[in-house]
Amino acid sequence: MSGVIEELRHKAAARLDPVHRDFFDGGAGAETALAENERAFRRLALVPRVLRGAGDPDTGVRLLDDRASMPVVVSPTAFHRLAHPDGEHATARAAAAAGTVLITSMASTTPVAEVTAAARAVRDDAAVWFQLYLQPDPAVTDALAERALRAGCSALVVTADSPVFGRRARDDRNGFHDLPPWLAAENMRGLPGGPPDATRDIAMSPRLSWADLRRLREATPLPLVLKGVLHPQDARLALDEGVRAVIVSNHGGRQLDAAPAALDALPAVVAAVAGRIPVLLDGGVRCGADVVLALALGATAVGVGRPVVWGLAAEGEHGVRRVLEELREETAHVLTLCGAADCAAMTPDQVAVRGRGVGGC
Ligand SMILES: Cc1cc2nc3c(=O)[nH]c(=O)nc-3n(C[C@H](O)[C@H](O)[C@H](O)COP(=O)(O)O)c2cc1C
Ligand SMILES: O=C(O)C(=O)c1ccccc1
Repeated sequence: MSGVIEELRHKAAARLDPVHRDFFDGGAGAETALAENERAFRRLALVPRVLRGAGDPDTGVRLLDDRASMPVVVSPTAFHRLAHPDGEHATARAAAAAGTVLITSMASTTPVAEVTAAARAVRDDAAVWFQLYLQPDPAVTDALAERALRAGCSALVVTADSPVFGRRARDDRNGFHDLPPWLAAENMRGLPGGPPDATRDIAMSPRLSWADLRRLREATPLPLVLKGVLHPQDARLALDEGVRAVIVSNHGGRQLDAAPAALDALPAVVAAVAGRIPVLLDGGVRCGADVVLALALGATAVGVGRPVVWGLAAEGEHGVRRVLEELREETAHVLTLCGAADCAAMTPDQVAVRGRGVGGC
């Protein structure tokens, strides 16, 4: 783990209410998938190429219609005002300052229009994508998509790995199941069929299918990104449905505890997609070498969830900036050491399994 991220993780742990710390840090079941996400990176090594004269690397990437200054985006995480009073405003400013994409959660404690406004106040072309759980009532899904569009979001990230909410032992033990009364999931206010001046619950449903995704694609002009893909066949189906990018993710180990590490699922999804759309990955990314390993295995970019929450809880906007700047600097440094001129220059033959020989091709 990057020293800066480790420092902020400790500082966050000391500052947060232990119940909230467990909500942010915890995973489903025995937390196997959570632990495996980080461990999967440790099992792999990067094999540098030498004397390539690649110069200082360009860390920028294109993501749909947006540009990011680095191949690291902010993954959607719920309830930022539980981590810090500045909440999503702070995260949005930090992501905009770093020049990267913020995927803002449907379960944010700040309305999406305020999130985009905070980002745009820092940089007028700041990219914000809106994460969405398809709701059983299509009118609710459409109202959320419309809000995101009006707020200036440039993509909808549909999270598909949550047919039910994961069972999280830490939250059960702590009795944490809801926000304190002074906070709410603000995007859920004033939606069709909901209470006029309170929030609707976020629904998760095992009855949702590709037909619901198709319906949303036809209802919104925004490009759709599918988050929570682990099976290569689902990546193919996503392509067939006109999805514009997929995010390989086990939800940070918070849903199916028996799921593979995100990194272990990446190569098969990359092969299935065959370069037709970008493949992103999140789960366990904690330093620049992790970012570059994912790039070498075919990811266009990675997302970070908990590191951003730790930065936020520890030092507000400044802490999130530190996390993102550290990841950018480390990524550039590792790319340089690997002889890569840019993010696309890393190739799978530059990845070796620790303790085994280096294959090459
Ligand atoms: C506290 C917390 C809240 C999260 N909330 C959401 C969410 O609202 N929507 C979503 O799609 N994913 C959510 N996730 C999953 C993240 O988007 C991401 O997949 C995961 O955190 C990546 O793993 P990492 O934390 O190891 O970087 C959440 C994760 C955490 C830790
Ligand atoms: O905690 C999560 O992982 C998550 O995705 C979520 C979704 C809705 C409300 C709160 C958290």
